[in-house]
Amino acid sequence: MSSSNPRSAAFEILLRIDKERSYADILIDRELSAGALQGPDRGLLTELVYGVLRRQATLDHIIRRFSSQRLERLERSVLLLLRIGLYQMFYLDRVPVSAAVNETVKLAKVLVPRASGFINAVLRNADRERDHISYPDREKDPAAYLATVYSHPVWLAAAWIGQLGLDEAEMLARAMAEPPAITVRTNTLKTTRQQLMEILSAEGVQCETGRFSPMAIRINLSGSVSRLKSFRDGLFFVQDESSQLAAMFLGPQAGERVLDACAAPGGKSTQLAQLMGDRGEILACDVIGRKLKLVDENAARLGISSIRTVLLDTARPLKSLERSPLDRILLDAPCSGLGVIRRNPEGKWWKSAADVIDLAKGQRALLENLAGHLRSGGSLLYATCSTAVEENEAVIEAFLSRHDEFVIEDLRLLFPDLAELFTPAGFFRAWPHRHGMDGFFAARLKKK
Ligand SMILES: C[S@@+](CC[C@H](N)C(=O)[O-])C[C@H]1O[C@@H](n2cnc3c(N)ncnc32)[C@H](O)[C@@H]1O
Repeated sequence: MSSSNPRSAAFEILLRIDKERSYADILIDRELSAGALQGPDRGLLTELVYGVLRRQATLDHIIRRFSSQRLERLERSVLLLLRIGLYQMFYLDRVPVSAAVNETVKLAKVLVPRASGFINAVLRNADRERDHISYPDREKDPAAYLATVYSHPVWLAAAWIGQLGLDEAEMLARAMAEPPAITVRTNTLKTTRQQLMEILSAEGVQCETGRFSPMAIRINLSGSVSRLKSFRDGLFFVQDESSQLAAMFLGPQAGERVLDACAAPGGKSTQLAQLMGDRGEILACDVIGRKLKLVDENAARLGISSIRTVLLDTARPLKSLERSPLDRILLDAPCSGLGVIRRNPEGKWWKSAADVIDLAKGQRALLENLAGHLRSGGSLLYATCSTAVEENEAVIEAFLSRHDEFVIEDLRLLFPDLAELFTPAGFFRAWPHRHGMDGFFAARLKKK
């Protein structure tokens, strides 16, 4: 696929995401590794792919306004070229409008020659009329307003308004459309956060401490972390602060036997090992063998030996665990990922409200299946990177209504210094607009 033209490479990647539901990060990595793009063009490719995915609904609104044909009837290649051109014109200061139009039309002449005149006309009209584009009314149709201005699916915008009210939902919608910071977790088995910050600075990486997790460092890096010696030496793991906190809230102790029921690629398993001083046993399970290998690779890079990976469907009866109950269980459940759409913006266009309900069924089944394997007095942490109530509070409520041998462990009492991260029910809820991290949920339950 590799191309020396960043716009053409972005087009190819967006086309594959659209046709095959491939993930943007994997395709971008592959393109950059191929090495055809150099210097600032590498950044432009990344910006175009993620930017178009993040702002798709707003770009489509503009296209609808200026296209003589219905958007739904436009050929896919034409629609993607229009999005790429408009993204540069409306969101990228560093690309002059004339260059954005000319480069897009040049590409159109190669890819879809018969539509190049049409693309040229839509882009030039949009530029001429850019100050006169109207959007849905904020008060009359708030969900359509948030969805169009900040580019999210209408059903998701409506759900956020239901949860937070319009004013706060608008702050969330704005934050969810912005690129996130890169955060890493210090490997405290090998170094301290302070030492790691000095090493990273010496490698030319700007960094600052995270806001809440004691292991977190926010870094400013262009290109891949794998080029850093500190990464290859296993001094850190790339992981958002919200995810670091969730694992921390399980509170594992050295010498314990802990199950990580949905472990790949091992972000939280390896963190649990750190918190336990690499003493004890962590059973890291996943149902996908190829992903489980990543847990082994990550543990090896970080120098961790207390993790045992097990290929297992943890939604089915776990015969192998029957005779030795566990001290702690982490269920980082497969979820809609609606809390991490800053990072994986393609995901928001693939999900529906019905998917959220389906996922919640699977989450309830996993929780039900695992609960029996916890020892009396042990703790279970249920976590997701979803903002949806159905996948979070509702799963816990349904479980507790059937299991009076479990109680909520109020995280406000266990971690009083982090009070602002917890709900009145004692659950962890992180939000990008409030805390500058991914949307995340965790509840800790204790077996009586
Ligand atoms: C949210 S990800 C886990 C992320 C991981 N805990 C981390 O911090 O790096 C969910 C994982 O659950 C796995 N999974 C989904 N259904 C499963 C099942 N029934 N049994 C075991 N693993 C499952 C998926 O393959 C996926 O790797």
